[in-house]
Amino acid sequence: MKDEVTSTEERRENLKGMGCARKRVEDVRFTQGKGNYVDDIKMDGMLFGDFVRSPYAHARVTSINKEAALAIPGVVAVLTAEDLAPLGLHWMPTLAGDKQMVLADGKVLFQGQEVAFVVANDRYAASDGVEAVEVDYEDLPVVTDPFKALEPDAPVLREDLEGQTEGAHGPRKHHNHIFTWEQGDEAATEQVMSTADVVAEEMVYYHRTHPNPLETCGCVASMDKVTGKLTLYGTFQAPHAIRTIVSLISSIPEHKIRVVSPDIGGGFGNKVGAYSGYVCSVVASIVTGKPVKWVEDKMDNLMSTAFARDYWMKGKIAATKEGKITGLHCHVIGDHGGFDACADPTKFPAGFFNICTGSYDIPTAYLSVDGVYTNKAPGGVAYRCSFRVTEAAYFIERMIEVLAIKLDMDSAELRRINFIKKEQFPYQSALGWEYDSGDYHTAWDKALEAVDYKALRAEQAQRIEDFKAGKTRKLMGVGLSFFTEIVGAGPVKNCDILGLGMFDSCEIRIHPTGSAIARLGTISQGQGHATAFAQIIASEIGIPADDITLEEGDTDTAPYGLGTYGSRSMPVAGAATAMASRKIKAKAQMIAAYLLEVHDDDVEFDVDRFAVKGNPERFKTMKEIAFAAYNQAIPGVEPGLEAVSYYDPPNMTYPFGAYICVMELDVDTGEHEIRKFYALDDCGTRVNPMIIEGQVHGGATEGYAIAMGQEIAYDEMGNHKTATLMDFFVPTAMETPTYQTDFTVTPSPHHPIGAKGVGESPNVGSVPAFSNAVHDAFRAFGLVQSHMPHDHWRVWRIADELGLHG
Ligand code: PCD
Ligand SMILES: [Cu+]
Repeated sequence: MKDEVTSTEERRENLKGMGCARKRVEDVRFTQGKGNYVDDIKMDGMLFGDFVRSPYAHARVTSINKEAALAIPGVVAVLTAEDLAPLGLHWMPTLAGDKQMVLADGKVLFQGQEVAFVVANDRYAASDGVEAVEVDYEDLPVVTDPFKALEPDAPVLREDLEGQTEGAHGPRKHHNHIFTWEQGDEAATEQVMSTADVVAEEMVYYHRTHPNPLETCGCVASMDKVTGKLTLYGTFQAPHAIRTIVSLISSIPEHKIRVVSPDIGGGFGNKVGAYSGYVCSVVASIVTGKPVKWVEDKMDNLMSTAFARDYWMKGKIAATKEGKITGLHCHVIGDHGGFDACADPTKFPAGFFNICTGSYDIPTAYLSVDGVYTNKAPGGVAYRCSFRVTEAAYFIERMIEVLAIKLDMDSAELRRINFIKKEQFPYQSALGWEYDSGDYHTAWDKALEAVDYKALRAEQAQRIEDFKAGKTRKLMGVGLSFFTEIVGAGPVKNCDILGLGMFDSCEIRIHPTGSAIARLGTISQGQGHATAFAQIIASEIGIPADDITLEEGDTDTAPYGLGTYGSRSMPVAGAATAMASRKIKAKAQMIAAYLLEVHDDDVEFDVDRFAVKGNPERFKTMKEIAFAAYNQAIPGVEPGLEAVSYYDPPNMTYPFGAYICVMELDVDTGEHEIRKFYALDDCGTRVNPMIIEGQVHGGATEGYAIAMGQEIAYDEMGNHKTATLMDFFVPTAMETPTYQTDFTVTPSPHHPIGAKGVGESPNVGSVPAFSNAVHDAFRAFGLVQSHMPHDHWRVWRIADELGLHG
């Protein structure tokens, strides 16, 4: 039985397990046009639905006339709130405990709001029908500024809530107020502020933006009248949750609903929530008896689906003269638009914003967040934000810079003296989290060394002199960012969505010939789950990753899980995958021992086999064991080889990283050039380094877009000014910086393989790095704070205001 062919190392390599830069198995299909997206789904007799949308940001809908639309050839039906009301479906619950109009019920609250749903034989007829629906509006005063929305005489936006003083998250202070969320010790923080050597105060605004995935949102609803079964294909980041929600609001029994997320062309949080299009397609399919497809165009997507950010963060940070931070105070006004449809865990109306003490050992802190209604689109948590962590990281990383200015200190040093120390983990933060692990000083030193920080500062000093001497019109900024993320929601004890605990799952079946299929409760939108999760199984049970099929997204087959967002797949489903693998391994051990005629304890695992302890020549490969599981009656062991794990993580994971951006700014044109972008990530155990690198490139490019130009902007009348790709900045290969990636590895102590999430980190970490670079370039000329996005015009204006244009 001696294995002459391969060494242990070769056997290990053959598995393509954890740590292997395995090529993404998905890409064979994607690069050959064989992806299967929602819009690729075609069914017999399928109809197409499209929305009549409001041109007004705030108006009363006085009448809707469908006649002309119904007369258009091909138009089959026109649904309005009146049609949905008898079914109780004209409003739907949001993930934030609010409710939202499915179709305009008497009024509209934002431009682009869904008013009527036209169903036709094809997309073109539907579009003609949309044009022909006559809607009469009576415009109402518009509020797009959340501060004005809170003034006593501000127009009442949500008339449905009038007089309601209790919201989903406690008392409401004003008719446009949604919730107040407080964390930390207010009195102690005030005390620190009033006695501190130094207090820096600043308003930090993280503007409204949008994840703008390549593929827009869409679905195909198909109600089979004979079986009573509803099949719903859609771009869902949480297919199981969608099934439960559909069941609860439609009262179709859950086993009669099958939700399928096929391939998804980027989610970025945009596809977590529930949209009117889903409800209307389901109703239209029930009414017409035919499958109904709804797929947004780009404008629909940019105008009406989950926006991101729009947080006004007022900060106060206190420190000693030497720069030791003693307290942090933060008050946020969160602009939620017309409905609070923020996709946060139920108990966290401001997401995990209370990670805003960042990577620093800040003993005392207080945070309060007020959610506000305005005449803008709902949403609020998408875009690689991991539940408002991006806003939190931006806030603290700006406040550190502001404090450094006040102390006249180098901000790299200010960070270093305030970092939580390695020996302080697990670290209890003042605002409530227990950070699992970290080694910030090591990462910071590595990063500063990699970019030769000292040399950069020397070069910058010279540049400032040259600028003052009239030798150059370009300034140089060094943007520093050190972030701590919180991902992997989350422990069922404090994280749920609409009552559904945020565990996740994996089911593995080993086939008799030793290959396998694994199904997860998560769903890839481009992250490469099929590649990476197979690698975990490969290492855990010794079957080559290439012999493992991975499936997600079909609720008829996949185990229940809460889906993919908030970088939770690796921390939660990844853990479930390891745990299910270990169950299989335990059974395999019993089978091996039986086959080798020794006691269970006398065999040990060796890469891809169980061998007799002290006698490695006597072994059974996993392949042999798999066959035996189906082929022999083994006393005390059930036939078959499969397992399922539902994993409830004991804590979140806390990835971190150090990002540094070196930027050149042209004072006269406002143009920028990214000279260098260095990104060090620590996501614990790295499963697939190539995927991680790709994630960092993607997320940092989004961060670049957000910091340097991308925004969702409205005028005072609530007109959406950036609803096309002509106005909404998306970087191309021309603008995208070149990234230098790096890493350290600090495993998560509570995760079975020590992995933390990474997908969201690069957005969280890069935005402050880009923004700080802009601020840093102007620091010597007196700039303290300026709002993103730092497009050419805004940069030019900073220079102008600082008097740099002569
Ligand atoms: N340590 C580690 C970690 C991780 N990993 C890998 O990496 C990735 C990621 O992961 P994660 O972090 O766990 O995450 P997920 O859960 O999976 O995912 C999610 C994310 O993801 C990101 N990325 C991406 N990519 C792509 N391509 N697409 C997309 O869409 C996207 N999105 C975005 C977002 S936004 Mo939210 O939703 O806002 O909340 S959240 C998010 C995968 O594949 C995994 O496996 C590895 O390897 N290792
Ligand atoms: Cu997020």
